[in-house]
Amino acid sequence: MLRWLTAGESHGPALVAVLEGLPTGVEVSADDLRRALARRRLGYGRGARMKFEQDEVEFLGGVRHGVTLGSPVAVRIGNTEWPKWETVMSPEPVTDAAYAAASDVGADKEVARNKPLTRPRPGHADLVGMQKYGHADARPVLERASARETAARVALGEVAGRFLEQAYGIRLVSHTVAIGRAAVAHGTTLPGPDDVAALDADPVRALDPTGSAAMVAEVDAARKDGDTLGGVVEVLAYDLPPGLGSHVHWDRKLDARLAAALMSIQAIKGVELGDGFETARRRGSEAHDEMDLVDGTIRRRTGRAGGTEGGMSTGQVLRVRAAMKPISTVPRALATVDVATGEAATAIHQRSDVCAVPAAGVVAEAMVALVLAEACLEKFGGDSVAETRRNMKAYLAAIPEGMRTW
Ligand SMILES: Cc1cc2nc3c(=O)[nH]c(=O)nc-3n(C[C@H](O)[C@H](O)[C@H](O)COP(=O)(O)O)c2cc1C
Ligand SMILES: C=C(O[C@@H]1CC(C(=O)O)=C[C@@H](OP(=O)(O)O)[C@H]1O)C(=O)O
Repeated sequence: MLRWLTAGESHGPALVAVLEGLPTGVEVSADDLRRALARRRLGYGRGARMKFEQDEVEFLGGVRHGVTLGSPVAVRIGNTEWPKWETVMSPEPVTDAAYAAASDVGADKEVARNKPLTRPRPGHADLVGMQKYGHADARPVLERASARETAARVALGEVAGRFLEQAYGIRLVSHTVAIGRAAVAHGTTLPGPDDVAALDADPVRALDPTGSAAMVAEVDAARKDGDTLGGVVEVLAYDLPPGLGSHVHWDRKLDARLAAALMSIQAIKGVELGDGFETARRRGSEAHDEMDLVDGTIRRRTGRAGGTEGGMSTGQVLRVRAAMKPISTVPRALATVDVATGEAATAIHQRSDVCAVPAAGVVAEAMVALVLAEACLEKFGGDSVAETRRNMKAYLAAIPEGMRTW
């Protein structure tokens, strides 16, 4: 069983993450993680913090000389902003005088770090978190709700991705499909795993130059108007074996597990497999992936279902999309209530991203990698990369020839 957990606040000393259940023999280094984390900071529309934040990453356990040991993999990602937050976010008690002195307002801030945040942002976790946990200040809520936490997910997702590739030859890629109303052209060729560098070099992580330029213009227009944007990202996984997940129970279905994992990402409000909602508008004769026997192999004519049938991978390209809502820290501040005074107010606005859709694609890729790694280990087991690979090969070899899709 693969399990994982993250901890840490956005402006705390560090994020930590633990991945347990990974076999021995996965080659992975802190540099691999650094590169993955750098990809998450990319994307046109990100805010000031991404320019100066350095992800200080190190393994604390589970890896020796660049290879996993089979023990829990533990990662620490230091927040380089910590010195500015040492008092306000101190794990140790601080004196009132020290707290009052920590009032430095950075050039990019309109709210002093030590001031209680009492004007909850519509769309963020502020108000409900205060109600639920009994806080008079939104700080303890937003610190953990913040998508800073996704850095920890990306670090673990990179480890999972290395495992998938080395054990089974599975490779992933993610890209941006739309930002606001701008989108890549319908029918644009799907990116493959060899396109990752080209995608990362594009300001919004798209391969279609016209669509990319339109998305950049959309971000510029929103920024000019003091507004924010969401969009749609897509993750593709290549060379999956058939049969990951299961049709037998709701929590074993691969599509359900992917949807939950993607929906758990901050600001993701919709998930679709393959053609998803578009499929609902089609007739059955145009909705499914018809099969032919070609040279002894069953081939599906299309990939409309996105690579799952009955909650199991079909062995085709897995294709899943996630819809991100616009950032809720809107510069043209939204109406709210100051819960300290009971008066009408405008919502907290500190520095913020205008659009984080390209980064969300990298996070979505990490989440898909973690779900697939878990599903592969559930199906094939094994305590080393060599053993689990052997198990997968034996499973594939046992599928009768007339039933093979490869
Ligand atoms: C990569 C990424 C960056 C984000 N950056 C911001 C941001 O700068 N400001 C903000 O208000 N929300 C940002 N969000 C979204 C919030 O974290 C999210 O809306 C909030 O935690 C409430 O959760 P919910 O939208 O899922 O309900 C970001 C989300 C992601 C995935
Ligand atoms: C720090 C990250 O994203 C943050 C996510 C976020 C939010 O509310 O989700 C708010 C912003 O944080 P801050 O208020 O400190 O500028 C983003 O920068 C990150 O992605 O590493």
